[in-house]
Amino acid sequence: MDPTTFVLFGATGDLAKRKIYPALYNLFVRGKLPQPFSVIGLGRREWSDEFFRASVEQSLRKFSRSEANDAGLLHRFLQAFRYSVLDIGREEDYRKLLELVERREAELRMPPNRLFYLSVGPEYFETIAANIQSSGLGSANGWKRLVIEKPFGHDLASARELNRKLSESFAEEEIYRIDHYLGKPVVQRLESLQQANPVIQAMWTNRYISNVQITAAESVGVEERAGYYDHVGALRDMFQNHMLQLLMMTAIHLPHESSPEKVRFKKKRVMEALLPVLKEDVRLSVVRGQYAAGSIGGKPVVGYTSEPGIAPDSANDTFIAARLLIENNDWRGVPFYIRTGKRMKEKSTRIVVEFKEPVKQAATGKENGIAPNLLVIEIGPDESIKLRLNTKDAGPDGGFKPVQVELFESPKDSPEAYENLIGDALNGNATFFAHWDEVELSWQWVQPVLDAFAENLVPLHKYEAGSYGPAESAALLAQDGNCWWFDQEEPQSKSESEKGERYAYHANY
Ligand SMILES: NC(=O)C1=CN([C@@H]2O[C@H](COP(=O)(O)OP(=O)(O)OC[C@H]3O[C@@H](n4cnc5c(N)ncnc54)[C@H](OP(=O)(O)O)[C@@H]3O)[C@@H](O)[C@H]2O)C=CC1
Ligand SMILES: O=C1O[C@H](COP(=O)(O)O)[C@@H](O)[C@H](O)[C@H]1O
Repeated sequence: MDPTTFVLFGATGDLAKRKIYPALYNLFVRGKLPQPFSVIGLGRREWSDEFFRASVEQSLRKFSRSEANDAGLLHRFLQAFRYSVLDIGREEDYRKLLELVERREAELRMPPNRLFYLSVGPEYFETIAANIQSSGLGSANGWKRLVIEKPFGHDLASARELNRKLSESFAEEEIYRIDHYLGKPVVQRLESLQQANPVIQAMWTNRYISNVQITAAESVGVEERAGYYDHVGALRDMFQNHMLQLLMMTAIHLPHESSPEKVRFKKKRVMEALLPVLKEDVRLSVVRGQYAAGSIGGKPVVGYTSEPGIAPDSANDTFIAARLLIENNDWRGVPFYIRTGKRMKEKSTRIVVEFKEPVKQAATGKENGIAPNLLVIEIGPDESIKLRLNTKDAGPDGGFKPVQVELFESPKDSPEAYENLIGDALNGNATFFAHWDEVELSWQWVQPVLDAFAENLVPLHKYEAGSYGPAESAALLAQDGNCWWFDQEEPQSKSESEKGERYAYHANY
């Protein structure tokens, strides 16, 4: 790994404390930081180097998974940290920054490889990128990389404009767009799941797969982010980025030998094949919801419009469910159902691949207990990949029962998403960052949905906090004869007898 200067805009902010410093420390503890390594933190606050280091140390004690009480280790880690006051709009501050960066590079005898991490609001991205270029920070004789946080644009037009501006200062291969779902350990394993298992690879088509369900349910509400969330909603906050990335990662087919370029090319192909939805038809395949009062874990919680900072008449979406279709030879006819929402029954991010049921038809006689084979990919908070198969009890009257094959269970110290992603960015590996093509194609799919919401063409369904979302979400799948797996409520599709079977299967789970 090349010696690197890590220039952090927003070093005094929440994300830096909660995610970035713990990730850097974990990388350091695992011996995965480059040597030498220099960190320059930036913010408007008039902090000294010592105050900055104390603040980083405090955040490690609070948020790091690695023990931060080895004084020697901590001291060596913090040695790398310097702070400089910088107002994003003030050009002279960038010149001062350049002097500091160069001084540290000389002290540490390191080449000018610079990673600029923008942990600030998106309204600052363009200005920072332009100032990096004009100040000379970005034109030294080493590499430069720009890591940016979401959101990338507010809609298709603003995303395109932002990309145009950034590309005046950074080439596409220098831009690392963070989508922290791509850093989650299980998501990073999807690639090798196919590559290492020809059986799964062979079955990864519409010939064997009935439908795919991608859920990111959260039990938290809007928390302290009313100002941000009420302008964004579940569609922009989760669906346009994380959920569509999960769809791409699930739908790609990878050759045995894959490279970052191949992965991204295949993801782009998936997005290009996604059947566009017309604004007038959005309501047929998209369900929009907003939580009402209810209870979570036995405690009463208020509805969205009673949350502090939310307008009492807000029509913002806190829940989305959608059916998407991929028009290519591999996936034609296989619905991909996606749902995400706040204040749902439990925190759970998972992908369920439901296989078709030829097995069921082939099994003669008793069908009692038979359920479709499933591949269940738990992304968080549990991390595992399990394949559910059916087996038959011995003896003439034996019924079928599900068994599960564990393909992956996360080790206790599996790295956190930010650790994976920052490590990759330092290594120059862009596989798990969102390429502009993917971002643009995602916004392209989402734009008619945004338009339909804005024109109120899609009803806003209230759902009780602590539920699995509005009933219309289950009805969306029921139209195709499907139901969401692992919801504890009774599935609302298929015949009564099949419901019974599925219920039994859930109970056995
Ligand atoms: N917090 C989170 O969990 C997540 C955040 N994000 C994204 O990360 C980014 C940062 O979020 P977060 O840390 O929560 O935000 P905060 O509001 O906590 O921090 C903002 C940071 O930006 C700095 N800043 C703001 N204005 C200026 C300015 N004019 N000049 C210099 N520095 C400035 C602040 O420094 P100072 O006050 O010292 O000037 C502060 O360090 C946002 O884009 C957010 O959307 C993404 C995912 C999750
Ligand atoms: O990006 C975001 O993600 C979180 C959920 O992330 P997870 O890793 O806990 O699943 C979400 O709460 C937040 O609203 C959104 O901005």
